[in-house]
Amino acid sequence: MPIRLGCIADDFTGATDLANNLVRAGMRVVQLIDVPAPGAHPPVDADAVVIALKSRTVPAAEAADASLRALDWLRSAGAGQIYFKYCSTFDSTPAGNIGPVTEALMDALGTDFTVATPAFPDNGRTVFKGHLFVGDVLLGESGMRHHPLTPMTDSNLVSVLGAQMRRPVGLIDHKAVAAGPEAIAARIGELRGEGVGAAIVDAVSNEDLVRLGSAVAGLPLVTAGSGLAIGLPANWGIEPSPVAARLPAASGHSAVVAGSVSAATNGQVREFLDSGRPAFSVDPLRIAAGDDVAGEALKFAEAHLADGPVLIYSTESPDAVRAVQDELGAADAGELVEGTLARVAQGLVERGVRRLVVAGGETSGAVVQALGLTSLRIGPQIDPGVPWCAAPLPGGDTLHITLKSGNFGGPDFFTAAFTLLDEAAA
Ligand SMILES: Nc1ncnc2c1ncn2[C@@H]1O[C@H](COP(=O)(O)OP(=O)(O)O)[C@@H](O)[C@H]1O
Ligand SMILES: O=C(O)[C@@H](O)C(=O)COP(=O)(O)O
Repeated sequence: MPIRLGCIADDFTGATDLANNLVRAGMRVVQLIDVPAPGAHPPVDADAVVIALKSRTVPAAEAADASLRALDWLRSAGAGQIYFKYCSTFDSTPAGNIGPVTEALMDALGTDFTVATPAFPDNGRTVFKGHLFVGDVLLGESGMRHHPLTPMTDSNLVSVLGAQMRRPVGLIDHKAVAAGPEAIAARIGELRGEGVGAAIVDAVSNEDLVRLGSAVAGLPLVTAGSGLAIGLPANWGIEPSPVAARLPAASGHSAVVAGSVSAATNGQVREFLDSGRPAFSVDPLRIAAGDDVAGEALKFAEAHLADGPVLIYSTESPDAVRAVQDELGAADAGELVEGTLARVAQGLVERGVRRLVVAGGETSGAVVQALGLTSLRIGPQIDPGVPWCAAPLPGGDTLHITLKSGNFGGPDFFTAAFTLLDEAAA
């Protein structure tokens, strides 16, 4: 049977976040890493396929190109609607990539209108009058203003997206959303008439997203964080299932690799260190100086793997990150750290790690690519937006892996994740 929904995610943590919400809303979902070869068979028994790209921070033309290849494949697999998934904090720069990718997809699909909303109320992301709130504060006042690659300082998404698109950007405000699918459809008609190409949509609750989901059933393209996923499966008569997806039992050593410097990950690292568990800090300046930091981290891990989860982290405070960036440049520092953590993850798996937590979207992309993973099965949710996944390793074993968005998860995530996996297998 052809797939119904085809999804393109701009990073790997975001892809599992989206897949998780679709699974919880009842869809059978397969997540593929990167675009399959043209003509590769679509997975059987999947209602949706999520293609995970690492396109959030690459040059805009590259991101558009990769997204168009994903689109071609998803359409050939039968997808009747396309979902472009970006971050719930709208991570982007004036050069893109949310706007340019949206426009490339619109052009290819021949559509004149789409919606855009990063709202994900279960994780405290709400949009009101076009302004994005992260918890109780506006985006531009949240920790995202310090993000190393995509600092977000403007909370007005109409202006943020407007700066990235040629087409005019409008707003479907909360009055229309609260009034229901017909009012949203009427507002879409109005905006289309005014020549607006994309509209930021207010949403402050899951009910708003469900109403929006129903109103956009006929759009060839929707763009959003993972939140809108809860409102789409019903358009195909698919009902939410309370049963979390099942995974095969996990075995092997446990480890955490953290390359996120976001506020939530800083808290999780602190909690792990405070608990006295084994942890190794990766210093970007030592990598740049040519030290074998990955080798040292693996030696440390080897000595501690038998004692439970080992943490290898580059997570630092915003001030420390800024100091490193001043010396190395933000992009080079990011690449150096990602490359080192990816080598560490490879080494950990070679040493018997089969339960792996990865923190950070870019970091997850680098790790998943280095491990040669090609597809993920979605399992139980650890915290909103973060499921355990199972992936076949190139050698044939199964790796249980979770890709944690930098800003997701409770303070004890690095230990709670392993407890949940043990419980799920019991
Ligand atoms: N100590 C550090 N100094 C500078 N850059 C760092 C440091 N630690 C990690 N980075 C880089 O910061 C970026 C974090 O992005 P990402 O992994 O997507 O995390 P998040 O999910 O929090 O956005 C990565 O490119 C990573 O390599
Ligand atoms: O929508 C979200 O917030 C996440 O799914 C996401 O995209 C996370 O990106 P990172 O913070 O870079 O992990």
